[in-house]
Amino acid sequence: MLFSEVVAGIELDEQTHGSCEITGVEYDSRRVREGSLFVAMRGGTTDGNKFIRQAMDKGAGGVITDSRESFTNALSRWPHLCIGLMEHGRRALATASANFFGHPEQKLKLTAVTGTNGKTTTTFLVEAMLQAAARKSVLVGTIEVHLAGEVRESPHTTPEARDLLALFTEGVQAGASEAVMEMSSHALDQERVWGMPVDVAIFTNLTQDHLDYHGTMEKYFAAKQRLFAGVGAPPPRVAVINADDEYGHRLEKFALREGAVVATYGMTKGEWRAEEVVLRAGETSFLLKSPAGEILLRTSLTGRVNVLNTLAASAAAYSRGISLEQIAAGVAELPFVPGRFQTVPNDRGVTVAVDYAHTDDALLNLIRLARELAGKDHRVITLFGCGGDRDRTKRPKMGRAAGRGSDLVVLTSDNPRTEDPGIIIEQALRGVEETGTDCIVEADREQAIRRALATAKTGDIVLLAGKGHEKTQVLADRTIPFDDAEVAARVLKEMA
Ligand SMILES: CC(=O)N[C@H]1[C@@H](OP(=O)(O)OP(=O)(O)OC[C@H]2O[C@@H](n3ccc(=O)[nH]c3=O)[C@H](O)[C@@H]2O)O[C@H](CO)[C@@H](O)[C@@H]1O[C@H](C)C(=O)N[C@@H](C)C(=O)N[C@H](CCC(=O)O)C(=O)O
Ligand SMILES: Nc1ncnc2c1ncn2[C@@H]1O[C@H](COP(=O)(O)OP(=O)(O)OP(=O)(O)O)[C@@H](O)[C@H]1O
Ligand SMILES: N[C@H](CCC[C@H](N)C(=O)O)C(=O)O
Ligand SMILES: [Mg+2]
Repeated sequence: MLFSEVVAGIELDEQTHGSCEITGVEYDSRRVREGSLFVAMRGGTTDGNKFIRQAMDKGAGGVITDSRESFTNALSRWPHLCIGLMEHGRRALATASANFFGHPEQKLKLTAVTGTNGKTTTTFLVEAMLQAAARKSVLVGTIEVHLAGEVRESPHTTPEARDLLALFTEGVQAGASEAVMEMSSHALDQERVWGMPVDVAIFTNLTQDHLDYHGTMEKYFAAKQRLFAGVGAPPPRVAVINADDEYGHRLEKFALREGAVVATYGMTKGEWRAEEVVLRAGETSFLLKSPAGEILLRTSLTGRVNVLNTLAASAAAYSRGISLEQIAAGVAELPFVPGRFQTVPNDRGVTVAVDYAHTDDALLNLIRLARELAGKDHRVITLFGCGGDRDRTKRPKMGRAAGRGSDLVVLTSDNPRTEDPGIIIEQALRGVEETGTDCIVEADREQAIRRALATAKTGDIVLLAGKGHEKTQVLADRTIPFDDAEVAARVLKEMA
């Protein structure tokens, strides 16, 4: 494909001739091959423009840069280079990738989920409903990527446009007609999803997270709201919005102004509601009441938050033309979502649940559920830690949330990343101490799991929170294999 064809539709500020042959699109110089178009972008950690030379050494067939200085320098060094200047690198990356891959985003009906918590779970539910209606789909999110059934690892919740469009291309080739994906606030803010036409957009909720990146809740909300305006694409046709959430009300008005058909859901408010809710570990049922009629839903997902996720997914699937019967069948067929209230079998009569709760709201909901399941006679033991190089202000709040409903807190490390684990623990401990709940501090996560399990008696619930499906622990100098469910299973076996 010619450079001029790959950059068609990009509003370049400057451009040279376009007759170079392009064989691929890359935003990371390390992935450049002979003939690749290298999109050099400034970032928060480094600057892709520093790697133009490396890309050229690897045989780049063309360059797009977001820096005028790099544009001028590159041309003086390589006068015959096909190069364009575009201030917004990610927009250029998205359009160039879409051109290169032949616009797979136009061949899939896209359902996109945003919100602080519940995105991954909701995408799994929508996918299950689509499957029950015999529709092939692509799923993209935190845990993994599904390409019409094939499972791949996921490097990011929402990949860069180039990688997303490559996945869409494979999905279309595998016969997919739909895509279901999470749109993280980072991705919306950075416009990783520029030009992707969303058919159905879902908002789950907004509570504190990622203030290290967004700065304020208002800016965090503004990032989420962008999904409902369309990011370089028309606004979504349908907006599915949580009516129980205070930000949901604002979004509802916003989406209506943008011309969307709005479907609301909630435990207490909304058009899609749940009645006769029965909550057990590994089994939830409720009567779905909706403008489309009512039906009994049974799921092996646990807890009230998953009733909400199921309502959101049902409203979205229905607006994709899936019947209530197919919705019920899909929900019934989803066995579990990895690391979301995933129980670890044992013969001690203890409910051990691995859960990805890594915000104060998720912890509050999780512990409230555990409290209900444990009853008056049994204890709730909550193990948690806070991630390093992430929102520091959520740490005492998570501590408070963990202390509030638990009988015992085991405070440990999550992914410390480049931070001192002891300091992270200190910050969270302040919150736990305010609640007066007993707290064991043990920075080594495996030892902490051991201690939490050792104190549990028949009927107790042990919550291993924060890392969910994750298979590694990110430390300052290395990343080690670590899987809460696997560690817990091993420790329980040793104790048997
Ligand atoms: C804060 C954030 O979103 N960071 C992401 C962002 O980084 P950035 O824009 O600052 O870029 P940078 O690392 O400074 O690099 C600048 C440019 O140089 C390029 N480069 C870099 C090195 C090199 O040798 N050659 C080269 O060309 C990079 O590819 C990039 O294009 O773009 C990079 C390239 O895609 C990502 O690797 C990086 O993810 C970092 C590792 C990260 O931790 N991201 C997290 C916070 C994230 O995005 N999370 C959300 C989910 C959150 C949730 O669900 O709760 C997600 O969507 O995954
Ligand atoms: N609807 C919900 N409301 C509040 N908390 C929820 C909801 N759904 C799930 N949770 C909690 O949040 C955790 C993460 O859920 P999930 O992975 O589905 O969310 P996510 O939005 O994809 O998270 P991330 O942004 O980290 O990818 C769960 O383990 C659970 O504790
Ligand atoms: N997607 C979230 C996940 C956090 C999970 C937790 N284990 C942590 O490392 O803080 C993030 O990157 O902030
Ligand atoms: Mg997710």
